[in-house]
Amino acid sequence: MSTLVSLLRFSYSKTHFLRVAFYSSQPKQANKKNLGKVVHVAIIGAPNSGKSTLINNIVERKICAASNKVHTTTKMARAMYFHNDTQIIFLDTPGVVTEKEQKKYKLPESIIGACHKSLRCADVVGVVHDVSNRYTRDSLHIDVVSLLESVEDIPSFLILNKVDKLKTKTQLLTVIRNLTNGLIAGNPVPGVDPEKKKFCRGYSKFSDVFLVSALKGDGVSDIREYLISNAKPAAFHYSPTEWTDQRPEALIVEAVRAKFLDFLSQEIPYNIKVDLEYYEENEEQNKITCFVTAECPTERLVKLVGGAGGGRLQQITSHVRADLTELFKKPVAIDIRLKSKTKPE
Ligand SMILES: Nc1nc2c(ncn2[C@@H]2O[C@H](COP(=O)(O)OP(=O)(O)OP(=O)(O)O)[C@@H](O)[C@H]2O)c(=O)[nH]1
Repeated sequence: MSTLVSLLRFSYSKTHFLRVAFYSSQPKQANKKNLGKVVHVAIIGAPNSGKSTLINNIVERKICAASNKVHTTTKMARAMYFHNDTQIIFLDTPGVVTEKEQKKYKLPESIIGACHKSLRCADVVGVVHDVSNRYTRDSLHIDVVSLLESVEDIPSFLILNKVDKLKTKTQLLTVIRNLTNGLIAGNPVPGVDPEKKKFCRGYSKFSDVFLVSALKGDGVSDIREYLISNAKPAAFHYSPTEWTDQRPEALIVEAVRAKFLDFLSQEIPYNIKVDLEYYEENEEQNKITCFVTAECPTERLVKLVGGAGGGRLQQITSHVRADLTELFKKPVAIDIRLKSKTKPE
């Protein structure tokens, strides 16, 4: 795989612009004297393409909630990675959706605008594209292309993800040709396909293409090295001990939501409201204790979500506990209780 990756990469010749980062809120412990190299990377792409999984793999910590269902990420979150004097600040974003889709599927409003917000903060944009889906692998989502066109001065690179799911790698050259409008591996192909309203062919200004499996980690170190080499001298925006801008309370809620999405079918998990009722970090004992409630629309769903004898809830809780222990690097005692929005039927 690594040979294929290096063969298919081509060198980046344009100048990287260092943009002044715009933040809606100030970083907690910005250390203006601490000079190093910094790069802000917005990661965008279609829902479920593997954006959060990729960031987690690069930063070596499960900061961004990921699941097997679409729209696990509903707002922008930062994940930081330090290497010697370099700070990479990832901006994880929800999968691109149109306003119509947001309303139709009753998605949080934060989904709309999160990508634009991330692009305002970015020095470079990484587009994650799922090559395992044969219906969409040859075209970029038209909203992704619109976003890229709205910030043409920011360099962008293409990440072809889930290559582990392909039986043969031969079709990858065609995919690359199509997604880069023939810039790489072939003759130019027409830009927009007017017949397909949602998808267009590709984008011709990608500076690099990476082939990765975010899940298995194949090719991921190439992206890390590429970003480190593109960081520019600047004061650190976060101290080396900070690995996200998210509060622990929010990380816990997102981790629980993600596991409900993984374990439950169809629409059920999207209708569960997760709330953190209690949170305590005991520094002496180096331990976190928390209590979460998950409100289901009906009593019938409480039973269904809990599973026979509460077995499924126990399974979900133990997976959440393992993820949070890995995330915070300390033991996490968590209790999840189900409750119903309506009275028992
Ligand atoms: N086989 C395989 N699965 C992957 C890979 N990367 C991600 N996945 C899976 O794809 C699913 C979606 O991954 P996420 O990281 O949540 O995707 P996302 O783009 O952040 O999703 P949204 O929240 O909808 O924007 C999860 O089940 C991942 O395990 C990969 O390289 N190979």
